[in-house]
Amino acid sequence: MTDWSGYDESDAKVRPGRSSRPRSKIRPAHADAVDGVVTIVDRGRYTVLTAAGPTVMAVKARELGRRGLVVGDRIGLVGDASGTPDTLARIVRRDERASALRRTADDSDPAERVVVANADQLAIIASLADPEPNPRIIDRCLVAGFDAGMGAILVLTKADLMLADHMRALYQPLGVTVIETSVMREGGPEADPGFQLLRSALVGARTVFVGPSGVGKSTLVNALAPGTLRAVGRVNDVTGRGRHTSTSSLMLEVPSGGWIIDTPGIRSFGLAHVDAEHMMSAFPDVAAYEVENCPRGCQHLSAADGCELDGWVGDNPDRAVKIDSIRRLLASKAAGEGY
Ligand SMILES: Nc1nc2c(ncn2[C@@H]2O[C@H](COP(=O)(O)OP(=O)(O)OP(=O)(O)O)[C@@H](O)[C@H]2O)c(=O)[nH]1
Repeated sequence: MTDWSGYDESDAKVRPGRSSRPRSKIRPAHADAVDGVVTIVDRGRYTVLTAAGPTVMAVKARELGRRGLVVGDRIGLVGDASGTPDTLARIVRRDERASALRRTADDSDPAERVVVANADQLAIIASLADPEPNPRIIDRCLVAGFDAGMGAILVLTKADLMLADHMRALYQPLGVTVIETSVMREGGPEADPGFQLLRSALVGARTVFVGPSGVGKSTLVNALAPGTLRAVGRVNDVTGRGRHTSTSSLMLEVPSGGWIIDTPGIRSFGLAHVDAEHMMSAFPDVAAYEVENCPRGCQHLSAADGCELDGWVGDNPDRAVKIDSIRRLLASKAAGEGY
């Protein structure tokens, strides 16, 4: 399969034209293009929320070449942008991405795919029980998020069934915001302080929700943005009913502020693309020391491998926990995928 990961628009060959105009790699700018953001990708059709208001269905225009479009991409479109049913606009421009959450198909496959563009933070949804949380999967999601420069929230659901202390101890040292929710008790989500915390953590941000099946992710999304999953035809991933395939993510506005990008198809991340040194930039205090002291290409796994991070720790117990936690994340990358 062709690897397009390093592909750029400027690589595109320009077709020889028949006109007498000098050929140029610079295509005419669509000055009249309407700005928008991709909210759903579904088999070559893109749902675009335009800056002007209407939601428009669109396809990729030829000039985009092989450039991929994912949920969250800021784009420009031409044609019928009225949003009238049965009309189709064309996407002629994709803006530079401020962030890109990536995955590889598996740990041995270097061809990376962008999953979501321009998101600010990653919310990993894990249940405290039924099903039990899997720290290694959570660690791997965090590696992908930190590598993309995104902030991290860990939402521990079903807090009515199990205490969260052990999970807090694992993730708070990494600077992850840990929120416990329990939305099935009397009064529902609105009566749950954890749910209110989650709601405030979303304000002003674009947050990607990831999590395995059964943890209560749809319950949370439905409570945060009532009716929207149903409105786009996604009913329930457990039953398999609903219009959207398991791979299509979708972006939803939260009435109380912020946007959610729900990713039903992503249950693990291939991390072949992640570079340990790059991921370290998520921890600026450690990164500054690491740059000065660790050998080039250091994987930061242990002092035995030449990693100098124990020097940063000194006799500070909080730093020791932090470095242990970072090393655990990096080890989850080295250990490979699998539930
Ligand atoms: N006890 C308890 N159960 C919950 C809570 N939140 C959700 N559940 C239950 O957990 C089950 C799974 O919830 P869903 O929202 O469908 O889970 P999901 O993560 O969206 O799973 P998929 O639909 O497969 O993606 C349902 O039976 C919910 O009622 C909670 O806070 N406490």
